[in-house]
Parts: sequence; structure tokens; C-alpha cells
Amino acid sequence: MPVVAAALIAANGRILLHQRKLDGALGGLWEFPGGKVEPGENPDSALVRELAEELGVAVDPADLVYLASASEPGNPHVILLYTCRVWAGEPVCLAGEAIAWVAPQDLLAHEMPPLDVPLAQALISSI
Ligand SMILES: Nc1nc2c([nH]c(=O)n2[C@@H]2O[C@H](COP(=O)(O)OP(=O)(O)OP(=O)(O)O)[C@@H](O)[C@H]2O)c(=O)[nH]1
Repeated sequence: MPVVAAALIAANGRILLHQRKLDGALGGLWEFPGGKVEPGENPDSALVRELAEELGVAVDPADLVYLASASEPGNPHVILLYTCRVWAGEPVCLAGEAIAWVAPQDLLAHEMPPLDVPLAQALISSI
């Protein structure tokens, strides 16, 4: 089951992390915002939709740059991470517990779901 996620990278180099709702699956953990690709969507259009739903921002698919994927044995989900440096609107937390702008060196100090950890490592290596 494909899941798409974005690292929104601000002009000051900070990266947006999204804290999942405390009471749901992987509750309270910090992840790259995104979600499941629904039937009929491609990864880009799913990510544009998820970023609008979760953060209230508008993203042009042309500004999504694929970076890395992560999966693990026994888990049907594969997560595709994109970077994005251009969006319209100020991100706000519409669906999760909180959002935070995090310096790259502080990403891994946030408790993350398992698949977000290698994605964060790939991101840190790329910038
Ligand atoms: N971000 C993230 N999601 C993971 C990991 N492992 C894993 O099974 N997942 C699952 O991947 C899915 C991610 O979708 P989501 O919950 O963020 O997005 P969504 O809004 O489309 O899902 P929903 O319909 O369940 O609310 C969830 O079912 C989540 O439990 C992981 O390591 N990181």
C-alpha cells in the first residue's frame, strides 16, 4: 500500500514535522506529513491532496522532488518521500496533534515511526 510524504524545507533550512494524533496508530510520533495514495490517484496528486488536508497549503506537483522510499518486512506500506521547497500558504496543523519546524540536525531527536527514520536519514544526507 503506497504512502506518500513530504519534507517541506523552508528558506531557513528548517523542515516541517507533523505529530500524529495522540490516540491513533503510531500516536504522538513525529512524521513527514502525507498519507495513503487513494484509488485513482497517482503519488503526486495524493501528496498534493494530503498537504492541503493536513497543513492547508497548496503545492504544485512540479515542485515535488522524489528523494527516497522506505519499507520493512511484514508491513504492507511503502512510503515515498518527496522534498518540497515551494508552497502557497502558511502551514497550520489541521489534522494532527502539532507541527514543528526542525533543523536538520534535530530531526532524529524527535520520536518517529519506524519508516520515517531512514527517510530522515536520507534527507539529512541529501542536504
Ligand atoms: N508515516 C508512517 N506511517 C506508517 C509507518 N508504518 C506504518 O505502518 N505506517 C502506516 O502508513 C499509513 C500512513 O497513512 P496516514 O495515516 O498517515 O494517512 P491517511 O490519512 O491516508 O491514513 P488514514 O486513512 O488511516 O487516516 C498509516 O496506516 C500508518 O499506520 C511509518 O513508519 N511511518
